[in-house]
Amino acid sequence: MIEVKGFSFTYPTGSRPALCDIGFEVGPRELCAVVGGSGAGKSTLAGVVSGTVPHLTGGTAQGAVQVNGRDLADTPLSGLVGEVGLVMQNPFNQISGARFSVREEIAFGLENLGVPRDEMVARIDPVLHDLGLAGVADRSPYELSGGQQQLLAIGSILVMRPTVMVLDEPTSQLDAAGNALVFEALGTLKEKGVTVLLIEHRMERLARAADRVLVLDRGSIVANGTPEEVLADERLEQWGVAPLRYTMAARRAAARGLWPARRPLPVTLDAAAAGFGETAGHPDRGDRR
Ligand SMILES: Nc1ncnc2c1ncn2[C@@H]1O[C@H](COP(=O)(O)OP(=O)(O)OP(=O)(O)O)[C@@H](O)[C@H]1O
Repeated sequence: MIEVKGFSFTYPTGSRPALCDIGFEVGPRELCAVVGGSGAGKSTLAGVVSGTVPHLTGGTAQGAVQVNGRDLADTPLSGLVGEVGLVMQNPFNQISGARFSVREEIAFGLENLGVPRDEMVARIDPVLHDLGLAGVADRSPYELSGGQQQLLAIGSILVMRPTVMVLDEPTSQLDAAGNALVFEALGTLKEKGVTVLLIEHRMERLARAADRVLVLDRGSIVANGTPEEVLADERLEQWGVAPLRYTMAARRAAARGLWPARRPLPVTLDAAAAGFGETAGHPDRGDRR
C-alpha cells in the first residue's frame, strides 16, 4: 500500500519544486500508471516511493510518504529491502555482472541478505516459473533478449518478496516482444498481491493494463482516475501526453456525429471497434462516409 499526502520535494539545486503538494493512494493488487510530459516529475516520484529521493539525492521535502504504514522519511533505505523494489529503464544496468546464470543472478540479492540456502531455492524456482524464465535458468544473463533481461531484473527484485514494486519506464529500451513480456509480468505481480506503480509512456499497453492512471504536470497531479476517464480527457495533450489514436479517431468521428452519443471515447482497440461497429449499424452511415 502506498499513501502519499501533501508531499512536495525540491532538489538541492532546484529552483522550483519537482513535486508540488501531491497526494494519492495505491492499494494491493492495484496497478497505478503515472504519465506526464518531459520534466513533469515522474522519475522523481518513482524515487520518492522507492525511498531513493530524498535519501540519496538530498533536497527538501514536506508532507508524508508511507509504504505499508511506514513513513519513508524515518526509514533508512536498507530498511526498505524486501518492502519496496525499484526496476529502472535499462535492465542491463540492473544485472550485477557478478553471476554466471539467470538462477544465480536471481539468488544474488538473497545471498547478500544472508537468506539460508534452502529458503533461497524455495524462493527462486517459483519466481523463474512465474516470469517464464525457467527454461533459461542456466543460461548467462547476457544471452537473454532485452525483454527477458528486464524480466530477470524484475525477478531479482520479486524474489525479495516486496509488497510494492515501482517500475520507471521498464519497457523504454525494449522491442514489441520485450514489451509484451514485461506487461505480462506486471499482471503476475498483481496476482501475487503486489502494489504496482508504473511510470510508462506506452499508452496502448497501459490503457489495457492499468487500474488507475495519474497524470503529472509540472510537479502536480492534474488527473487521477481510470484509464477511460483520464486518457480520453481532452486536456491530455495540454498536460504533455499524446492521446491514443483510438481516442483521437473517435473524437473526430464524434465531432461529425459518427460516434454513439452515450458511449465514452475509447482508449483501447476493443472499445474503439465496438463504438465504430455501433455507428456502422446506424442508418445514417452511408450518407456520412
Ligand atoms: N538530480 C536532479 N537535480 C536537480 N533537478 C532535477 C534532478 N532530477 C530531476 N530534476 C528536475 O526535476 C524536475 C522533474 O524531473 P523528472 O526527471 O522527475 O521528470 P520526468 O517526468 O521523469 O521527466 P522525463 O520524462 O524527461 O524523464 C525537472 O525539472 C528536472 O529538471
